[in-house]
Amino acid sequence: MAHKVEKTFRFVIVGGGIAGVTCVEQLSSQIPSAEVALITAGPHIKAVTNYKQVSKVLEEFDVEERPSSVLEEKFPNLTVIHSAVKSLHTQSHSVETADGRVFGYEKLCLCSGGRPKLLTQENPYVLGIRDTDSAQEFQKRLSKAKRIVVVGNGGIALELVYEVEGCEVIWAVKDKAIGNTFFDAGAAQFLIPSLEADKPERAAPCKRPRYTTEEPAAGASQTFTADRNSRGRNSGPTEPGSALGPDWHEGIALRGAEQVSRRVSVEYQCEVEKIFTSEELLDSQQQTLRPENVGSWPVYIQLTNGKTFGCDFVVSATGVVPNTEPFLHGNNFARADDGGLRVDDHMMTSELDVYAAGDVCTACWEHSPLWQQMRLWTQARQMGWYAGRCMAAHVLSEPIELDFCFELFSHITKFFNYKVVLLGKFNGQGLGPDHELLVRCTKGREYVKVVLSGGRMVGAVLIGETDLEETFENLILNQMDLTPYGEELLNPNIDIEDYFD
Ligand SMILES: Cc1cc2nc3c(=O)[nH]c(=O)nc-3n(C[C@H](O)[C@H](O)[C@H](O)COP(=O)(O)OP(=O)(O)OC[C@H]3O[C@@H](n4cnc5c(N)ncnc54)[C@H](O)[C@@H]3O)c2cc1C
Ligand SMILES: NC(=O)C1=CN([C@@H]2O[C@H](COP(=O)(O)OP(=O)(O)OC[C@H]3O[C@@H](n4cnc5c(N)ncnc54)[C@H](OP(=O)(O)O)[C@@H]3O)[C@@H](O)[C@H]2O)C=CC1
Repeated sequence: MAHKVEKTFRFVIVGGGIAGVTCVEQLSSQIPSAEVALITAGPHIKAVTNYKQVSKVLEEFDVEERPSSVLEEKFPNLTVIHSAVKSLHTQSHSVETADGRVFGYEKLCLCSGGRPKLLTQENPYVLGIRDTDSAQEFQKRLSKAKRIVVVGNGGIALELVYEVEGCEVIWAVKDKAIGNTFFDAGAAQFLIPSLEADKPERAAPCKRPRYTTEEPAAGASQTFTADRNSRGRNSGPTEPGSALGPDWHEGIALRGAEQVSRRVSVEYQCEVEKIFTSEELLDSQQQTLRPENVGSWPVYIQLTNGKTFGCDFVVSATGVVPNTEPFLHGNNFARADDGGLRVDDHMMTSELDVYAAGDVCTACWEHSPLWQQMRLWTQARQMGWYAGRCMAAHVLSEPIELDFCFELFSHITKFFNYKVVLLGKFNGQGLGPDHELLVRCTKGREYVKVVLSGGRMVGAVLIGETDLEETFENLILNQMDLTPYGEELLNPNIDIEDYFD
């Protein structure tokens, strides 16, 4: 390594997203005397606000982007370094940043998040959405667009197709139903009419009005223009910021160039065959297009169902890959099949004194039968918090056990303006044919699905204001035999809370 170690910290955390910041907070409160460094590529850090423990495992919170000075003021022993980590040297316990500085560590936690797994790299007509910059780019391009194609069937696609207005949306999904990462076909059927109906007026005002392309007010201390410049100087222009999260679209107008409100057509069971520019299309003389269509759009997408659509651009909402390249080269990290850094039940990677948390890692301990990893905000917070506790316990030589939050999967979110709660094996994940489903559905109001295995509740999907989450969480956690109750379990005329008191 060319440079000299500038300073050695007891704890170094890489990444100012929710996992990294929560880890820093945990370490700094547990061992206030320890010197901690947070090294992050993005200009802002993410902070959890309005945290609410809804029940034993369900939690809700808002997320805000903040200047890092807020964190440094709170924790005097914390130093925030705004530069990307360029290389890691596990042998010498040091990291080198893009601006050429070298820092030593006693214990390191990698929280570098993920980046969009795009359909194709380097195609200017294929966009991914991950951080503030990519959301702004999307908004800018959308404002001039008449038609876009959204590919993917997970969280981002579900949000976009509902939110985008003033632009025709073609939604290409691999599956027979929408929202495969969160729902089964029954829930999809419940949700589909919302795509055709007008959107209800938003009740709540925007909580995080930051995603704007307007020039900042004079004298504003944190602005995107200034941030972008400083990021270019310190970290290189391609370094990712933290992932967006709950309600990211509430602060930006997702409006296209047309007068129409929402217009979405779903193309089921298809993938992308090819993406062409207009010129490439004319050259290849594609037979599948009507001749008058050729040349009228900047880009064309051919699907495996034989259809080709012209559009202004394609959104690749096709998942994330853990952010490990290229700065982890030259080390021997064990990786999981999804590319994540394998971590054990103490959030430790295969490299000595290196921990990982959030989207960058893959939980490789033996999971509780009711938990699975999903790359979500809540899990980033829980993992960051637990990694901090493990790092502190290890330096203090204290024992520590896997936290209770990893006992039961839980997620609260909103899709198509409905509250959505997912618990346990909500889609019967890994249960094989040996499970039973109970469903209650009232069109336009609620969809309740319970997954039973051996007569015990192992998962649930609750859409709408069902008020069942706490009771179901208890029933899942206590694994009571529900066979005697049969379908009565979902009888709307029974107050289930009283039933199990
Ligand atoms: C559009 C969108 C909507 C979402 N909506 C929801 C939702 O409603 N609910 C939900 O639960 N989840 C949601 N998610 C997922 C959620 O945002 C992520 O799971 C979570 O933010 C991951 O947190 P993290 O801290 O692991 O990573 P990130 O937030 O990605 O943070 C990674 C950090 O590492 C930094 N970094 C990267 N490389 C380096 C490097 N080499 N050196 C230094 N720093 C580096 C980055 O600048 C960033 O600060 C959404 C994601 C997206 C993209
Ligand atoms: N409200 C919430 O909770 C939200 C959460 N998020 C999170 O943010 C992250 C990014 O979201 P997103 O990008 O939607 O990722 P998701 O993992 O949620 O969904 C990706 C989708 O793309 C599909 N897919 C993958 N590769 C292809 C391909 N080549 N062609 C067509 N389809 C493909 C996947 O299918 P398959 O599963 O079959 O591979 C899946 O349906 C995720 O971790 C997500 O959980 C995002 C927005 C909202």
